[in-house]
This record gives sequence, structure tokens and C-alpha cells, in this order.
Amino acid sequence: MRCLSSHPITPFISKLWKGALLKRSLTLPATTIENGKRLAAWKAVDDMIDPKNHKVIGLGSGSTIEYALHRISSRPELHSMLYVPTSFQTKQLILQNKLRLATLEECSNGIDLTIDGADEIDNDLCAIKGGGGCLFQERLVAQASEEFVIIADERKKSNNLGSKYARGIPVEIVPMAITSIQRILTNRYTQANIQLRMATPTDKAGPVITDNGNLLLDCHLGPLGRQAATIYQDIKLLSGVVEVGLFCGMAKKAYFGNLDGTVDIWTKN
Ligand SMILES: O=C[C@H](O)[C@H](O)[C@H](O)COP(=O)(O)O
Repeated sequence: MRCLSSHPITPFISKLWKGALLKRSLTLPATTIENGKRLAAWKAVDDMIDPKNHKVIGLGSGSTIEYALHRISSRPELHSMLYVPTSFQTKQLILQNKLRLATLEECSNGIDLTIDGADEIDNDLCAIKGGGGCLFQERLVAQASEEFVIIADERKKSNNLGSKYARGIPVEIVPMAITSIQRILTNRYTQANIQLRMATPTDKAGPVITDNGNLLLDCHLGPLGRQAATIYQDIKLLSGVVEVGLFCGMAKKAYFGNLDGTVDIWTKN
């Protein structure tokens, strides 16, 4: 048997390894942020999912929800219930983790609890969502749920919604309406920066297409103050708008994983 250390490829591997180590040390804060996401997700799963009483759980989309799935997967007593996804991504994760998949149509008695990530959350538990383009199905599942809980790392905490998440509020739009709605919103919110979300050119030329075959406008309107619910209604009422990434009056609890290893829980009555 040949010893690996004598293999000509070894110096190359070792270079890569050093490169990986260097990259890791340079991106240490990101790793700590990942830890914050994990802490929030694990605590929410442990606190909120009741294996004795819950039958159907909704699962949001994004990077934080992946940690919730890992936690669910590691607890066999949570494997008997049904899991409803909110995106292609989450459906794949449910299947990969060998959990029981259900569609929203199959859940005639609704959903007991939904856990989801968010891009920014204020003290009223009003959230910007859709950074990953999954807002429509997320909202469908959230509105069918008895309880809706948000999980996030501490960067997402906000005193004034819209002041932190730089990309702005995602709005999902049927393709034929994109030009007219962009014009209407630009005229209505004169200070706003409204952009069609584009795909990464090396992966796909042109715009991002959502799981529902639609397009996204990212609407940076600045801090919203107490106007988030009104802005939601104003944009949602336009024909051609499928969904707006403002979730107000939906969450009763939010779990935030902090950089110091603690978890903050915000609640709303
Ligand atoms: O479209 C994506 C969803 O709304 C996500 O829940 C949100 O963008 C947060 O994602 P992440 O957990 O990756 O920060």
C-alpha cells in the first residue's frame, strides 16, 4: 500500500488545506454567526415542538432553518409528525433527512406550528422575509399555522424595520406585470431604490425566477417606522403582486442566537 504522504498530489492537498485554514481564520465571525443561527434553531425546536400534541409542522426556508432540520432529525421522537415545506430547498431537506413530507393541501386541519427564518425583525416581531426568494409559500404556510416562530442570529434584530437589511423588501410579481409594477412603485415611493433581482451570471443569465415561476423586485424604501403593515397592504393590493416580504402580526415569538453563545427570546402577546 502506498503511503499518502509520498503521493505527488500531497503538496497540492496540503496547500489547499492551509488555504482552507487561512480562509476559516479570516472568516471566524461568520462561523460565530452560524453558531448563533444553530443556537436559535435548536432552542426553538426544543422549546416549541411538542411531540405529544403536535401532528403537523411547517418549515420555512433559508440557511437558519437548515439547523432546525438537523435538530429535528437528531430527535427520533419528532419523526412521527408531518412536515410541510415552504420551498424546493426545504422539501429536499425534509426528504434528505427522511422526515415525513406533507403538502399544504393535505393538511385539512391546518398546521400546529411553523418555524422560519427572517432577514430583519423589529420589537413588534414584524419581519422582512424573502431574502432567499421564498416569501409566497412561506406566507401561505405561516397563515395556515396555529403558531409562527422566527429563528435568526443576532444581526437580524432591529429597532426600525428596514434600517438593517440593505437589499430592501422583496416583492414577488408575475412576469407580465414586472415593468408596470416597477414603474408604479418607483412613482409611489420616490426616494426608493427598486431593483429587479438578478441571478448570479455564472449560474444563470437574467433574473432570479422564484419557485413559483415569478420575478422579484427588491424595494429599498428605507426605515419603515410603524408603517410596515400599511406598506404591505398598499403593495399587495396591486394586481400582479403575488406576495410582499413583510410579515407583520404573524409571529408570536422570535429566537435570536447571540455571538456570546446565549439565546434571546422575544415574545408578543
Ligand atoms: O426567502 C427566504 C426566507 O424568507 C428566509 O427565511 C430568510 O431570507 C432568512 O434566511 P437565512 O436564514 O438564510 O438568513
